[in-house]
Amino acid sequence: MGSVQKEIATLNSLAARISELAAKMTKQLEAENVPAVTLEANSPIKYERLPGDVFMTRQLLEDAMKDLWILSQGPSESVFNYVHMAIPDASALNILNQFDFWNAVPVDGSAATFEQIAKHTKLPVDVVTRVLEHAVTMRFFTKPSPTATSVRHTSRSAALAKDPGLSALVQMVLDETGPPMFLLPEALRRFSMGQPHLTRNMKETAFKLCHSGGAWGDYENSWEFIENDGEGSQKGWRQRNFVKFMAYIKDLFGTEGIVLDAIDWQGAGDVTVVDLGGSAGHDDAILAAKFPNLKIVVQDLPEVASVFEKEFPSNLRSRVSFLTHNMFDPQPVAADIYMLKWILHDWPDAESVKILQALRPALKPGARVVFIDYVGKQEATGASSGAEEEQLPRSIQGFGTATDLRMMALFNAEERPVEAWKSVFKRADERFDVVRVKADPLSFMCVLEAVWRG
Ligand SMILES: C[S@@+](CC[C@H](N)C(=O)[O-])C[C@H]1O[C@@H](n2cnc3c(N)ncnc32)[C@H](O)[C@@H]1O
Repeated sequence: MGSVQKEIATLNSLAARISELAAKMTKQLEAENVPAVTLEANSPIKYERLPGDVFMTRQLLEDAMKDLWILSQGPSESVFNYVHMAIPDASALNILNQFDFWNAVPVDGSAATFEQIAKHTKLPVDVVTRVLEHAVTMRFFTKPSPTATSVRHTSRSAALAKDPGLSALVQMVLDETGPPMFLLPEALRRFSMGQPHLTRNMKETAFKLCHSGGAWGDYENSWEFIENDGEGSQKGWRQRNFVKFMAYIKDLFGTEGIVLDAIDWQGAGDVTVVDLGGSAGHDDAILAAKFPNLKIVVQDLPEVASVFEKEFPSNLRSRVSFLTHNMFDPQPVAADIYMLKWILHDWPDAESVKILQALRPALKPGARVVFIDYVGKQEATGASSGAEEEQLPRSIQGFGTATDLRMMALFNAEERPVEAWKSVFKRADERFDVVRVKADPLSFMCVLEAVWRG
């Protein structure tokens, strides 16, 4: 946990703290044999395995660096510089990513000319030049000299060339959630200003405002958008990208352990599991490989089916199948266990309740719902509350609050504390007995198990 800083921070005190934290992190990485990264193209693309204590040092370092940044510029200019750069930075990255500048440049560290990159990206040379001129200021690519008309990879741009999952994340976060987030102030002005609470109506989301005709199409919610955007064989390209994004997130957040330990899968015996909204089954491949007693049905929207068919490991197909199913429709599979991972946090309470209620036609007494999701700020009582959470580095808190605002823009939903999740189950049906809840304030994840009393 970070120590509460009482003295008034100065340029020098922050620089000293950064120096101290950088030395500590270097030592910790060495002790854990984690290879160092550099800014060069041949650097490892990430720190492999960052143990909890090293992660915490890194986040404290980030907090201190951000404070130093503010003090180095002064309060006013730090604001000006932020707003001046934030959107062009995001836009440049979105262009680099969507037009695949990453693979236009060799990852071996050699250069590609602007002409060559224009050919690869199908963009005019003048556009390529201007985007790259900005990109190099962000350490995406580097120019051999200020007047050069070629670039080489840096470690940052090379990471995107080497890791399609990272590129899928950039696509999702910038291109699918960026435009609605920009319309959040307008949505709040129209639908929530003067009200006691944020509207929970999904027709009044920033997403809906953004997608009510025009360039961004007319869609009810972001799932409908990512399923249907695109013409002909391009239709569903955003959903196929989303599948990659989810698989990447699983690795990034190391959620494999959370799924494997969510319940005693082995002790459950020979059971059928439905993974509701299970994407293309990345969690199920891991579960099925580890637990031969499980038969799993992955359910998701139509555009996910082809990804499952193409990519799901063939050796597990006898026990894992895919069923196209809209989770608002009555559940067709009478399973022993239903897993909902990262599903309900995408919906306001009313829709979350409907999703749980749609399970009822298939539920037999004793059937279990294993719910794995984010938890927002904890209630200010109990062990993992208040004082302890206050001390988390701001950069960790910001991760959660950023997701929360994204949920606001897309769904008029929010990151909810454990108690709110419990009450969603109760509201769905009294016969859901919540028998176990485990929340981890560091990972923002919670596992809740409910048993259907029948
Ligand atoms: C945040 S992802 C979670 C994926 C997976 N459970 C995981 O944890 O990685 C939400 C999933 O819900 C699916 N989804 C959204 N609306 C749905 C609906 N109406 N019916 C079925 N699946 C839906 C999406 O396609 C997406 O795969």
